[in-house]
Amino acid sequence: MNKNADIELAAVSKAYGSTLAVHPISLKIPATTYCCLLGPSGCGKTSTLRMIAGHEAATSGDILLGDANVTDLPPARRGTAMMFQSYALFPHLDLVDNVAFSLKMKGVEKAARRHEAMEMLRLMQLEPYADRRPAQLSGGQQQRVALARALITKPEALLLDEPLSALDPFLKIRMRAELKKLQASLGITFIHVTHSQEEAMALADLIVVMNNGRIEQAASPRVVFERPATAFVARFMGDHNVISGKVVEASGDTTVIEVAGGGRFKAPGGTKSARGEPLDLAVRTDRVRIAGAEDDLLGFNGIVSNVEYLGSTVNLSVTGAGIDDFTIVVSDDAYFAQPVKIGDAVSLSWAATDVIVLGRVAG
Ligand SMILES: Nc1ncnc2c1ncn2[C@@H]1O[C@H](COP(=O)(O)OP(=O)(O)OP(=O)(O)O)[C@@H](O)[C@H]1O
Repeated sequence: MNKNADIELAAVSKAYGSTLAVHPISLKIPATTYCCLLGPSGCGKTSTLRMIAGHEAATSGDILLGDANVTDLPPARRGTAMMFQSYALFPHLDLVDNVAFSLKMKGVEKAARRHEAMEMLRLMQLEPYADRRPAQLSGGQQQRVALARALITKPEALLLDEPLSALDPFLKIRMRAELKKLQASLGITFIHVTHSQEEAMALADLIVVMNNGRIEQAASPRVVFERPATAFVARFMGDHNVISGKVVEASGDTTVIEVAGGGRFKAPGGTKSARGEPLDLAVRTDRVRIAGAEDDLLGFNGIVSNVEYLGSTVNLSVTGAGIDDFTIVVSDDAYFAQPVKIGDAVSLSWAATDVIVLGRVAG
């Protein structure tokens, strides 16, 4: 594989019997990117990762690493290495032999492979434990052994399947920072499967949000959060209210949708949606204010259905015409300056520029 090669999926799909786990997806991951494949259980992210690794054959499409078409190459000849969720360490081998294992398979002689394994253990700050077995290590240390074992082949891309899921919450955050540092210092592509939006936001240069075997959006964390492409992305990333309705007015500069309960919501014009078509809008929970109806603001009137005090912020749930559970996050200062309680009538408003018009994924 070429040094610092881009990875490209061209209409890659995966079927298990009659189940289409991954619809034809196309994606370009530029060299040296930290990419997170993000989505709920069963959305096809592990299948996608395993196809890139070569542990699963693609049903159709091509996988390119740089100029090379690797679709039919075995895992060891792709220039990628995979770190498994369970770490898959050999319990009866010490750390040096665990890390040196792939070099042994390649026929590298013992002294040379042990030397390289020690180098990798040093990189992972595991040198003092070199003659221990995996069971004599903490979860975080086992993970670093698994990383060392994957990196000893000097891959151009490291593929990680839920690498942090076995760790407790505190260690998860520490190892997350270590992964990011490691990727930056190695200067290679990482593709990391996770179902945690927080993990993806913290780590990724490129987040690929998957749902039902399709890519809903592939963009930087900031774009995915600030401009979610679809209702699924807005809901999955959290901190957004999604309002679904039918277009009742579609003039040049304004679009109005009506939700099932009769409430009407305004969106900027130019949405390309015609009257009668379904349309989803999103508004961030922290962009909504409790206010009187000001002219340039949009919003609705509702009843407070829940108040959650969370310390620095307060979450309010509001129910309105056809809107069951609209969430507002206000700072504690703002809340206590103008407190509300369950059952109060409130008028909610937000700026027109804070309305995000959501698209739909074909299929
Ligand atoms: N070997 C298999 N045989 C049959 N179906 C499979 C197989 N592996 C995965 N699937 C199905 O393909 C779909 C996608 O699975 P995949 O493991 O890629 O999803 P995922 O997003 O990684 O989920 P998770 O987070 O639970 O691991 C699921 O519906 C799953 O049941």
